Amino acid sequence: MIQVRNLIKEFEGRLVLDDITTSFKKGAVNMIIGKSGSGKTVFLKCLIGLIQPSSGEIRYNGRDITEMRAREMKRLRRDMGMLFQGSALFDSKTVLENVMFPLDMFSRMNLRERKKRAEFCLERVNLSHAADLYPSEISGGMMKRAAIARAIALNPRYLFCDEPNSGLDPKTAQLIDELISDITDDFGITSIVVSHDMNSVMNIGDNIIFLNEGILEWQGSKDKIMDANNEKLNEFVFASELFKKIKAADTIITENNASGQEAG
Ligand SMILES: Nc1ncnc2c1ncn2[C@@H]1O[C@H](COP(=O)(O)OP(=O)(O)OP(=O)(O)O)[C@@H](O)[C@H]1O
Repeated sequence: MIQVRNLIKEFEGRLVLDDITTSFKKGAVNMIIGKSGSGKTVFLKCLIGLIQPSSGEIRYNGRDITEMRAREMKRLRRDMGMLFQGSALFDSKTVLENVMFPLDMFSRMNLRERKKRAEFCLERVNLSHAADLYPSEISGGMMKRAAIARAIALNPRYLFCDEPNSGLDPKTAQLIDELISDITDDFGITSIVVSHDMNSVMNIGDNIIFLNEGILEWQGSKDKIMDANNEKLNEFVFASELFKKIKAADTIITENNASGQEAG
């Protein structure tokens, strides 16, 4: 369980996260959404301990990471799978070697066990056939899948993803979204995904946290997002062309229903 209380982050006196209090849903896809510059990545980096907050608490099962000693933080990091923008695979390693890397670094498994675990993770993301290829020999979508396999290699409790489908075509983006959602369910992981893509939100978002200029403006499920009574959230949602069309279609249906009822 991750709980955040009164989180504030300032850079040289500039407030970037403004008193955020929230919690993330266990075993679900939690999405942090908002416009560019709203503080999503800074929030994510605070959650994984890469940025020290100015004040506030970030508790993992009751333990505040801002108070953890190096050894406890190291242990927690082993429970965190991370998927950053651009996949960040090692060019000089094959896909299999990339997935084995965290196991080589942090597990006590022998070589045969590490290879077996990496092969299992590659199979889970449907990439067994590319095990011996190098990143330069595979597509962007395959690189993301390899990065997901690597992120789950150590069997993490938490999966953090920053814009996991940026730079992908819509169909591949959807596949990556679905993979994150399936892995979250299959392995009981708590996923935290930063995104500004409304399609992703409606595809896989179980719990949605909307940031605007560093303020947590709204939190709820995707079923509530279209009808949310929050001006900033509405502006964000309906800035997307697709959602403008959905709203227009909804209005027509509602008006038709209303005039039908009046006529009847
Ligand atoms: N290390 C830093 N020093 C100073 N300011 C920073 C630093 N990191 C981020 N910021 C500022 O914090 C604000 C929020 O940045 P952040 O990257 O979290 O936004 P974002 O919502 O993730 O945007 P995007 O969707 O474009 O990635 C921005 O104004 C950014 O310039």
